[in-house]
Amino acid sequence: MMNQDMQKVLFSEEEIAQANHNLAQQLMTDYAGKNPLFVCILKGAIVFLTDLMRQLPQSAEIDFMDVSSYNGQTSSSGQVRILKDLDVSVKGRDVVFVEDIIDTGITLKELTQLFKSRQAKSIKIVALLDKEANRQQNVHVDYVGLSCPDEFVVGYGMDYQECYRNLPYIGVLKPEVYSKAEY
Ligand SMILES: O=P(O)(O)OC[C@H]1O[C@H](OP(=O)(O)OP(=O)(O)O)[C@H](O)[C@@H]1O
Ligand code: HPA
Ligand SMILES: [Mg+2]
Repeated sequence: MMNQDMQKVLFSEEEIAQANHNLAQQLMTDYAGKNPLFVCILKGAIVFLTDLMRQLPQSAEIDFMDVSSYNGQTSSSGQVRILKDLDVSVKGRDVVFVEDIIDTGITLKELTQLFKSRQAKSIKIVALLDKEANRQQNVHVDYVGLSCPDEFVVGYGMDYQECYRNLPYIGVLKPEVYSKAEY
């Protein structure tokens, strides 16, 4: 059943599962015989990471960074705050950033630069959604699950004011949900 605040579903559970399967196949081929570190960018990417990692047949190392710039809103503040850093060193590691969405590119631009300075051996990005039309920073997404239209989306890990992350599909909220939140 669709959440009552949702205007439309953009990607169903089935479409997301198919995209995850395709991404896992590509990663499996490209990282065969390697020991990549999958870096999940909290909170949005948590649902994607847990689905994706269970499709990878070889053992996979994961770690987490908590990074925030939207502060629950629909547009980026432009300020990327690192709320939690990794537990392990990335020096000499093949790093794969796991993201729910690349939108303006501000988050991943900053993290890529940071990890270069930390001397990662290679840095790639896997993102379930790529909202290319809204890019402000030039970020190349190596593995894209689905192409996202230029709309603010929620569900499958993505939030508006910390809500809707639990929805198993991805969609667009009704306009009155935003007007209600204005004060
Ligand atoms: O390409 P960008 O414009 O930088 O946007 C992408 C980032 O924004 C969201 O995180 P957010 O700051 O909302 O934190 P959250 O994951 O905890 O919701 C999303 O999960 C990505 O990390
Ligand atoms: O469209 C979006 N939805 C939710 N979170 C986001 N963070 C960047 N873009 C988005
Ligand atoms: Mg958010």
